[in-house]
Amino acid sequence: MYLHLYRNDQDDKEHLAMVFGNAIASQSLAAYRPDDTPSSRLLRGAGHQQSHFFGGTMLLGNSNKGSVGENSAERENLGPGDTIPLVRVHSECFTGETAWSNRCDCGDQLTAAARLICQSTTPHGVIVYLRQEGRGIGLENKLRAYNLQDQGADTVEANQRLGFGADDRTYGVATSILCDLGLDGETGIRLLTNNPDKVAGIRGPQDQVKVREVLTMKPSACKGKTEGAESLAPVELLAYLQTKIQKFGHTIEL
Ligand SMILES: Nc1nc2c(ncn2[C@@H]2O[C@H](COP(=O)(O)OP(=O)(O)OP(=O)(O)O)[C@@H](O)[C@H]2O)c(=O)[nH]1
Repeated sequence: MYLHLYRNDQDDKEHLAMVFGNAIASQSLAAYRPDDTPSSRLLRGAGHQQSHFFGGTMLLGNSNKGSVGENSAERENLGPGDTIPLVRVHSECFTGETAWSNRCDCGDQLTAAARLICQSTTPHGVIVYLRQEGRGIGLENKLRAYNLQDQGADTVEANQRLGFGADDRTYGVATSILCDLGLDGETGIRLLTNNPDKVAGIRGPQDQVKVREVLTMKPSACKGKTEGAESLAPVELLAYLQTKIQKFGHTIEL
């Protein structure tokens, strides 16, 4: 895996691209510069052996062909013929990824994305990790929002009570990173997400990034529920997902 660090002129954050496989490379960061030293190159990225622990159990849900609107059957594995790069654009979530919170599926999604990309015989994909903690409101405000959720607000109402939008994220930086990684060609990408706003945002205003297929992700906690039976998923997680379905139009069936 190669890890690229992107600085940008739109926010003061350092966003990351975790590149799997040798076929994808940053055009700007990997390019030779006459004044390059080993340490200056180091600041622009580094390679490492990826962990063998990709034990996430996220399922792929419905597969919606982005450009033609078809649905295909649910499937757990991507076939060997899937040569279009698999992409996850993921927003930072300290609580879900590092502190194992039950209130969201972010940690599960991050691990599952890596596992899914590595499932192919030749891994070919990227996780763009955007520093957009709390849907853009930052960790401190997200913790305030948690406390409002404990008083009965859903995740959208909590943001709004704090004076923020329901979702303050934009995806221009992600689009630029994908273009820099050479993923703006006709081949396009397959995007792992349940979020229709994210799909539209990543395509960009001129449809720079061609999203050929949208693969939804179902949390492992929601796996194996039989029709009519109660879900075994934590109540907080179900409430979080239901709010995303109802208020953001997320395309996931619980
Ligand atoms: N404000 C707020 N943000 C949250 C809460 N729970 C998780 N988040 C943030 O929500 C964002 C989730 O990001 P993603 O998983 O990339 O995206 P998504 O919009 O859920 O869409 P998917 O691609 O389907 O996962 C992260 O920035 C989390 O930090 C919450 O209770 N309140």
